[in-house]
Amino acid sequence: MEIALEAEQLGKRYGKSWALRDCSLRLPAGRIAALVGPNGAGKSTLLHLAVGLLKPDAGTIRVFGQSPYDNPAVLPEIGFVAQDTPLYRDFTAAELVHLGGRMNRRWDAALARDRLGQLGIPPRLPVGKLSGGQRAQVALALALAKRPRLLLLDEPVASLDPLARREFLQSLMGSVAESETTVLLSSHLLADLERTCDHLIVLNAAQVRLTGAVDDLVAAHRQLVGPRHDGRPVGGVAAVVRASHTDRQSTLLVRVDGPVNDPAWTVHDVGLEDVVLAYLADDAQQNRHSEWEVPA
Ligand SMILES: Nc1ncnc2c1ncn2[C@@H]1O[C@H](COP(=O)(O)OP(=O)(O)OP(=O)(O)O)[C@@H](O)[C@H]1O
Repeated sequence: MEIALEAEQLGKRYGKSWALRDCSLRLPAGRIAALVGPNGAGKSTLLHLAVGLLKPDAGTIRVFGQSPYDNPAVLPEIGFVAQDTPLYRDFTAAELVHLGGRMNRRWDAALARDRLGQLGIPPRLPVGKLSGGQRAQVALALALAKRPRLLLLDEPVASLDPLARREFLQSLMGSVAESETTVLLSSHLLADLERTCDHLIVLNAAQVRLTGAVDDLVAAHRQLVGPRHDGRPVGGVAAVVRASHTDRQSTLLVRVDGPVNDPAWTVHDVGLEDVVLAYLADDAQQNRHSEWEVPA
């Protein structure tokens, strides 16, 4: 199995604060991966490390086996669309497609023009005058024209309305399915990602909380509802990720390592969103920032 992106004990620090710490993950080639986490979790930092814009302070990150910071030779393999899709706003889409051809050795201008034509993007209007959704599509078309093997997208749909979001993600999936591109895209919109992605990386407070193939992660978790839980182990449960209780009842989101046959518990399947929220909620409880507490 070819690995598109691999990090081992990766760390990046700003001053004394770690934006990313002890980050280890492997993204197999051909996957569409969601990078999920709350504001400040370290998502952009990871993407900037993956495209060689930042140098790791600890550990390693490799794209198709090469360090992107030390080996610029791997950069043509990587397409990157930064947050807020920065583009030269005075240039038209047609000019940007032309410019891309001057700046990249491998450049599929016809692909970009076809995409933008199909989407009805006006070629002769400065991109600063396009809508946010149209600009996002221009940035994606330019990134795809590079024919990257790894495409990194930092919150590509944040500024789009629900319909534009769905169209954007559908067109992204169509394009990458044809070209077998590996995609890593960060977003806060879990429902969108559940439809689009087959791999998941959850970051919180600079650390990887959960990563793997979506199907495996969903299959490995269940919701249990039963009498108030006293903490005793339940057969088949490897870990309780999140627990909520009323006086008489407990609801547990658990990771399982076998069938849960205890008749005291009703077992429900869970969706990806339930799993992600359980891991993030668990962290949120532990990571409340003491600096914001009012002194006594
Ligand atoms: N240039 C910088 N200088 C100092 N601190 C930074 C810098 N860039 C990021 N950070 C800090 O690193 C941490 C991770 O930031 P990052 O932008 O990677 O998070 P994120 O998950 O992408 O957040 P968001 O969802 O809000 O975009 C944050 O605490 C942030 O304040």
